[in-house]
Amino acid sequence: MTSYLRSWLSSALPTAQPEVTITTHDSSSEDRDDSDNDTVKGDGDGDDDDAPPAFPSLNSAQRIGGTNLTATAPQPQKRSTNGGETQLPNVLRPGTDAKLMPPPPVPSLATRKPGVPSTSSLGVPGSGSRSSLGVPGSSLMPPPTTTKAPAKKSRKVELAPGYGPLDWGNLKKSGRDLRGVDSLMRIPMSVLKQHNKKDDAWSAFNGKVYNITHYLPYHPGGEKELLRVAGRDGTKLFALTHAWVNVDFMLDECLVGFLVPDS
Ligand code: HEM
Repeated sequence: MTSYLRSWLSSALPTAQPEVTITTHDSSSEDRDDSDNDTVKGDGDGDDDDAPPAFPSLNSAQRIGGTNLTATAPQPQKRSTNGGETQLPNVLRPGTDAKLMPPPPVPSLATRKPGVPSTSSLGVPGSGSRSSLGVPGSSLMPPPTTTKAPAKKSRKVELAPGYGPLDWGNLKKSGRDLRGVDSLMRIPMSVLKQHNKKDDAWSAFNGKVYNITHYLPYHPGGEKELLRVAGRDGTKLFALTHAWVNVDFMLDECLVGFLVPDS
């Protein structure tokens, strides 16, 4: 056997490889020394040929952290000499890790109801008290505002292609004359009333008079709604529908003057 392996190895390794040492064993010796890791085994009938590399590696931080370097090295093939007890890393040995945190208790999922947390197993503050936040059910439930349908249906209209909010912004920036007047004017109500047509619509909001003609097809509420205030003071109607809309910003390029009392 030994001579066969020696001839096989010498043919498999044609060039001289001085670092490889071929060791031979006395076939009668049952006492094999497996700790000789620095040489390639030549006896072929050993079990260590397929042994995995040491993990964690010998000089790694994991091993250095352990108390006994040799004891924590996993050597799965090696039998222990102390009474046949398998040598385990410290963390796996029973009784040695009293300082480790015990595993968390398994919550009894069977008794859980959807949306109702089990007392405090989730660690959510206030989850044990159902009315702690004044929300019926629990603090984990979505607020009722998101579970109910909106009270009012949107009255927004579908705008024609090319008439979206960005298009209006682009038109304002284009430099095109959207006012139709040369300079800002003092406008009495009698004058405002004359601009009440679709192709010539003025409207007053908070004392400022705007030419809304060009904005009509861009209005998300529709042309018809906006035309209701043509030739009128639209302040009240505007506030009733969408007080959050910034009319001064939206129509800044359409300002024609300021509403003044009739003389
Ligand atoms: C010229 C001034 C006005 C501007 C700049 C303007 C602008 C807007 C904007 C930006 C929206 C969309 C609001 C949103 O997305 O939340 C909107 C919606 C709407 N506007 Fe106006 N608006 C004006 C005047 C008016 C007036 C005077 C009326 C009523 C007569 C009106 C009726 C509506 C309606 C009904 C909607 C749909 C609201 C909804 O249900 O979502 N708007 N408007």
